[in-house]
Amino acid sequence: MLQHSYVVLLVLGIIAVAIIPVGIMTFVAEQRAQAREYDALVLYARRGLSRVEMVYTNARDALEQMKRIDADTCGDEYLQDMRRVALMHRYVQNIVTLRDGQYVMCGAMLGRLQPQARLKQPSWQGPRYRVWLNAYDIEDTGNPMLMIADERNAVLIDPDSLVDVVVEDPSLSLSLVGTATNEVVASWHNVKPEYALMGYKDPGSRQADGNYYVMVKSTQYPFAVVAGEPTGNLMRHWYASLRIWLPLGILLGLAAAAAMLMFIRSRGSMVGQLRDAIRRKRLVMHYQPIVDLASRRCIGAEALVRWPQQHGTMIRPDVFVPLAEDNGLIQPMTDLVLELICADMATLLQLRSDLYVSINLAAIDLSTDRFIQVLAHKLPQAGIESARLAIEATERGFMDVNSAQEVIGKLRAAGHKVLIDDFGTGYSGLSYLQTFQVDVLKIDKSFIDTVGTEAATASVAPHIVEIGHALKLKIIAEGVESEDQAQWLQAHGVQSGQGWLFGKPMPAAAFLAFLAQDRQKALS
Ligand SMILES: Nc1nc2c(ncn2[C@@H]2O[C@@H]3COP(=O)(O)O[C@H]4[C@@H](O)[C@H](n5cnc6c(=O)[nH]c(N)nc65)O[C@@H]4COP(=O)(O)O[C@H]3[C@H]2O)c(=O)[nH]1
Repeated sequence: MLQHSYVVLLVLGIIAVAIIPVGIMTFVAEQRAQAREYDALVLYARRGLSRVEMVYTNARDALEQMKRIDADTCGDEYLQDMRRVALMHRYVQNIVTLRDGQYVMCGAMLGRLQPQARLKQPSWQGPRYRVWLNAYDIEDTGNPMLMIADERNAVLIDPDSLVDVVVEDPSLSLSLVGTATNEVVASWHNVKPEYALMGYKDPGSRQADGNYYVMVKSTQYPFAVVAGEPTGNLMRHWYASLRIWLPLGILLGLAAAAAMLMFIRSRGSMVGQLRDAIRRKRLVMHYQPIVDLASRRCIGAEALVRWPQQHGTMIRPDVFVPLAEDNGLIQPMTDLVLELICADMATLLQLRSDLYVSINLAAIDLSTDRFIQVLAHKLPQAGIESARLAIEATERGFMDVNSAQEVIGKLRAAGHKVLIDDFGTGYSGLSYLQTFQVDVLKIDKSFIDTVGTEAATASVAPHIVEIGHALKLKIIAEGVESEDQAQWLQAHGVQSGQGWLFGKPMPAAAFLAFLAQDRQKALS
């Protein structure tokens, strides 16, 4: 059942890994299509705006020229000049001259007016110009005109000329909005004014009329241009973009799924290989000397397991011990490690009968009596006293405090010394030290590294040393690499050290040679 749900989970995981890149690429395609569409539409709106600005400038220029006419107002010569100015300005439909800024006296097309028409209120009034967005009442053409006036003259413009921009795509629309009044002045391609206004107020949005709108404002004049296009265009571009991005997403998805499958298989096969290595006893032990700091003599060694590979390299325990723990292989591994240590110790103890070797136990080894029984069987068989084999347990091994406490008690009662490994790095706090009866604290390398430095954790090592002294425990410093560290530790009452300064982990034969040399030094 468990196997079945594991396979289902695995398949779901692989499908998820394959689908994620496809989803991402679909999203990227949409974003790119939208960005392209937005840029194109903004460009179109800018073209529209520059057209508006050009027409508006043309109208203002006509007003300036009107000021320079030197003839009797609304006289024949004046009217002639007025028509000439109107003709010279391409976008100007008509020009009228005003009395008191509000009565139309005469016009280029109308001649002199009697009675004089009165202008309504302007749509917008600036410091120099007034603007009427829908000036029906001046010219009798029937078309609403845009009128711009100074204090003396007014010019009329066909609003359609403002947005009359040539585009290749007839589905695009343009609208001109007066920003002073928020009114649509002119539209090209039958945009309903309310939608153009929504596009003006909420640019970048899709409106209910199925169009997508962008807006650009003039920096010189009170106008903005709103450009729109049907959202269908966007979908078309999205599909086009998908044709590029989707295959890429599918390829990436397949690659990710294949990579995940390979990873799972390699992990699976690594577990299989480890199981095989344990069954065939293909692990080896290395020994790292533990020395007395005062005399610098070797008093013991930590046994560290290695997994030799075909090409001569060794896999380190940090890689395969967790794998063994996760896959139910740790107990057979511990048994094999004990067997290998016993075999090596037969020779080691011949040279130094007072030596001890420490073995690392996993959390599960501390949870039951099982390993105690293995020890009780193996050690007498190998002729090794229990005092020669110390037990290393990490704080992580105390998950089940009660059983760990019981097992540690029994190990000590059987004559083994118990060492707390990696002290200070666990999370069980210090309280367990009062309940657990142990013999030695091993200070983790990370604290020794900071000894005598400015690091924030530099003050931890002295505290751990103090704790060890207060609890009357022996202390071993791990990872001692420099003479300065060794001096500092000795000065602070730490009895023993382990680290590259004294010796790296080495095979049994090399450790034997190391012990011989150590004895030689003591004798000389
Ligand atoms: N850079 C540096 N490193 C130093 C120095 N002195 C010692 N070391 C390294 O520090 C680790 C000390 O072992 P540990 O804390 O018990 O940590 C051990 C232990 O927790 C675990 N382990 C090793 N052998 C066994 C085993 O037989 N059974 C179990 N359950 N765990 C084991 O694997 C861990 C890693 O072991 P290793 O890779 O052999 O790494 C070893 C050793 O090679 C030094 O001066 N400088």
